[in-house]
Amino acid sequence: MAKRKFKAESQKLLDMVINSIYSQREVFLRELISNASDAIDKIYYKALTDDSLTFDQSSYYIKLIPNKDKRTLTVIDTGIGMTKEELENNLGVIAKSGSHTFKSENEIKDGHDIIGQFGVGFYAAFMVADKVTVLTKSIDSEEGYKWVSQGSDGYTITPIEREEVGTEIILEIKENEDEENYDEFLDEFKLKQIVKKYSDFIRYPIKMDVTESKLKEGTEDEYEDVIEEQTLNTMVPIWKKNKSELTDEDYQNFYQEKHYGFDQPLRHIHINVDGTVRYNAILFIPEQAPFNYYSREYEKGLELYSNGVLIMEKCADLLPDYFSFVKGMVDSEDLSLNISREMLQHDRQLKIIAKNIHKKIKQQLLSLLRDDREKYETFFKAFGQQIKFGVYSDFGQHKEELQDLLLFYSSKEKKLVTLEEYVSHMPEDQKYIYYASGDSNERIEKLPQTEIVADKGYEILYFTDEIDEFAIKMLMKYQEKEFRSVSSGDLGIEEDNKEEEKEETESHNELFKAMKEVLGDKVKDVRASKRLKSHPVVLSADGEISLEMEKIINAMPDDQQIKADKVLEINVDHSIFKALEAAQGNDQDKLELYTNLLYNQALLIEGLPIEDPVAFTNDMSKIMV
Ligand SMILES: Nc1ncnc2c1ncn2[C@@H]1O[C@H](COP(=O)(O)OP(=O)(O)OP(=O)(O)O)[C@@H](O)[C@H]1O
Repeated sequence: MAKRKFKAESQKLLDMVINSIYSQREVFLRELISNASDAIDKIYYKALTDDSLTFDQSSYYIKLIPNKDKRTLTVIDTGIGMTKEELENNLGVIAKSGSHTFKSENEIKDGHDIIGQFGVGFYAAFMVADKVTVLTKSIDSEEGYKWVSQGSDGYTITPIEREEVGTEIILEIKENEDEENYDEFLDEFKLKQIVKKYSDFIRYPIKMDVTESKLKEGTEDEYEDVIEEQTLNTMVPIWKKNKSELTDEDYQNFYQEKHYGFDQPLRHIHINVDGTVRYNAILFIPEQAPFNYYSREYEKGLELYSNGVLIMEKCADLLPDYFSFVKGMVDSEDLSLNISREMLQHDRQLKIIAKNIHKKIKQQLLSLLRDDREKYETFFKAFGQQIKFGVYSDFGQHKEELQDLLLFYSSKEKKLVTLEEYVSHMPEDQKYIYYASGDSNERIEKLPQTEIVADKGYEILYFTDEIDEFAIKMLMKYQEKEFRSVSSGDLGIEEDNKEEEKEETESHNELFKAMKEVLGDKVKDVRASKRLKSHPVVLSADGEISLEMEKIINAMPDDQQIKADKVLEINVDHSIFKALEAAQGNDQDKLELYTNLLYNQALLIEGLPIEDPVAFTNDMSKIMV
């Protein structure tokens, strides 16, 4: 049986192309400019095999002419033009791409990649125009032609007199509608913006006559409108330039031009990869966190270009959350775009690029840490929390990748240290990596819990960010050394005194039992402390939830309330202890008073709220009189 061809309802098809492919109207200009650039590239290719032709890059350009009076926008190119047959095949058949055919027939040379592939971009013009006229003359034709269409009712082609080779596309811009402003496509400023956004790196100049108000010659305050032809695009993308030709200033200028931030980036990373997936990237590590960085409004992502044409402003898939501060762009010729160029067909290439980029960012951060500590600390001040979130999130999946990027304040060094530095300072008999949590370094320094560890000469890491303890709990160990809070039950110190302590605890058991009865379920236990020297009392916590974690979780806006298993530790060598012993059995009121006071004092030291401040001040007054 003879196979029959599918028929398409061309009117509906065109309607679909015009109304369903692109989410933003302004991309019509990107499509027309890309076609113009392809048309010039085709002359370049033709010149490679045709001796009668020379390709002098400087004589090729694209020009935009907005005309508010006539409501037209004209896009001119000095490219290869179209024959009558090409007009019929390429602009008369939807989804027929002359450029795609050209690409498969010619060996594409680096730097002159043809952009068009789907055969639909041109029709995007009908998103903003009621009528489109194409005037063209092919390099291979003596005659010029005019193609006219109002969209759905088809098109006409008529011969015209035309001298120059190339194409001129005249869009009759639609009238404004209630919610649609088409005037902006006749506005010089808006057109400039669209070109900058999508077509900045088209390699031929995109020109436009721009009206600018300038000081009148010979006057001091008289201005006049001057029309000047300007080139709107940068043309040669910095990422295609040779790294050795670029200075730090070039990268900084690029950072500023692209509005990646108002700060000076701390580092740039310039990547050219010619592997399974070819891509170029310029990434920046900013100096300051944007004002909304630690909020939901912040959107991570890198600009994604395909052959120098912007595809996505913020491609989130290129950056993991823990490196969400990185700014910059990626350009690849190997992306499989979908028809709208707003998405990718599949993300295999993107995954390879992303993986590669993660590695490079980490390398750069480590090298910054090694070579320029001051800058790294600036970076860590701005984005350290994000790295710590990275250690904690996804069930600690990335902790190993990130652990060497962490910095914490050290009690001994009095500055920020890495975990590697900490471990390298550890004396042989030190079992654990010690840390203490609190609101500030100054407050932690004064915590009674730190006394015994500090006295032993061990270094303590100060945790002042809310995320710190959570991240460390996820990390568990660094170089086989476990983390241990100075408030934890077993500090791995005082092995020698264990027997003595046990006896001591037993002999005071009765007193502690009585104190526990006074406090009820406010504490899990009352014990003799192993960590106190000069202070009479301290609170610690048994189990996984520390006092700091209780504070943080309970301060969160949701109603989740948790309780650490608090232990009231008493310094049995302190004279207060004698007073407690004296009260026990003789004066129950006094024992209650002292116990409550000591408990509340311990809460205060920890920065935890006192449950009943009035009762506390009454107790204080009682001992004064
Ligand atoms: N300015 C131009 N000069 C020469 N030929 C052009 C021009 N504009 C369009 N064409 C021809 O018309 C064809 C169809 O253009 P269209 O923009 O619809 O699709 P495309 O550029 O091939 O693919 P895509 O949809 O991926 O942009 C092109 O492939 C090209 O052959």
